[in-house]
Amino acid sequence: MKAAQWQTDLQQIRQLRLFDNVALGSLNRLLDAFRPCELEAAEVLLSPFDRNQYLYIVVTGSLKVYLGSLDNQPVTTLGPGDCAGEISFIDNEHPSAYVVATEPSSVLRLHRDALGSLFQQSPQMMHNLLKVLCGRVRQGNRQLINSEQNANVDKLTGAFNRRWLEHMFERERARCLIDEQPLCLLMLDVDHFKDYNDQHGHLAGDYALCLVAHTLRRQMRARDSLVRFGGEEFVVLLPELQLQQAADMAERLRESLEQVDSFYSPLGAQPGVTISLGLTQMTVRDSLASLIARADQALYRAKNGGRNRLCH
Ligand SMILES: Nc1nc2c(ncn2[C@@H]2O[C@H](COP(=O)(O)OP(=O)(O)OP(=O)(O)O)[C@@H](O)[C@H]2O)c(=O)[nH]1
Repeated sequence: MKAAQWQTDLQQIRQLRLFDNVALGSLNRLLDAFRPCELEAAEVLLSPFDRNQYLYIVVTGSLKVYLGSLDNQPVTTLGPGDCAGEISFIDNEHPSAYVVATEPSSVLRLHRDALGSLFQQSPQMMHNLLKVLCGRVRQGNRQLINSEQNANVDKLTGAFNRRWLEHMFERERARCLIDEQPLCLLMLDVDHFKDYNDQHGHLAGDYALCLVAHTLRRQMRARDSLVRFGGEEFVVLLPELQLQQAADMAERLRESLEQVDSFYSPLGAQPGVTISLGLTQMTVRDSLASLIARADQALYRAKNGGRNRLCH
């Protein structure tokens, strides 16, 4: 990073978030404490391995923020007016992220020694800095929520995954037992899927799995949950349905796929698939494992019985 010559343009400076509503009179004094610097493209401004003493404000150019490793996708891009390093600047710990210039950029930097006197001079700037920090906390929370949601969802089909099933089953089980409501579990498996992959290719197989998830979800109630249990196997949790009602629903799911002769995918028209299904109803003594084992036995009977059918 190189020190730069700085032509103070107060109009431009007043656009920066940190100086928002700072009185013009105190702005000149505040700016004395900031040093302009230039960054080259790809220059690392902050790294979790290097202690940071500065608060940076981006004036021109752009910088990307990476969590964990520079090989990860950037979590955000900083542009003119954005701050970098504010957390480590305040708590004097190592930065929590990498910040890298994506193009030649200029920044204003403030050494942490100036922190106390600056805040005395401008409570407004302190207020602005707190707002920047609140923005970071909210961004962190959003990322946490997104990563939690992604951790529960199968990327290919958008169905929930097994991790989610283990978590959700305990809640549904408790709720249904307390409310004295039934809970059914349906296990289903695409028929002859190995042959389908062999004939049409693995990618076509992937699209067929998306078709299955999409078709099933359209038939299900909001409170039912579709889980990709593994490979070409899905589980559906059906709360508040007696076994016969759940069997009617399962039969509708089976028919809805049977009726799809062909569907359109990015590869062009593809033949549909059929499914076999095994259904069981929870008893008070059931765990997820015992319920799945029983549904799996019913599914096995459906496969042996000729496929494209339901057993319970
Ligand atoms: N395209 C694709 N194929 C998958 C995926 N996961 C599992 N498979 C394939 O699914 C096939 C399952 O084959 P099998 O377990 O032999 O069962 P099947 O051919 O469906 O036969 P039945 O279940 O007896 O009707 C295997 O060839 C797996 O490679 C996936 O995500 N995408």
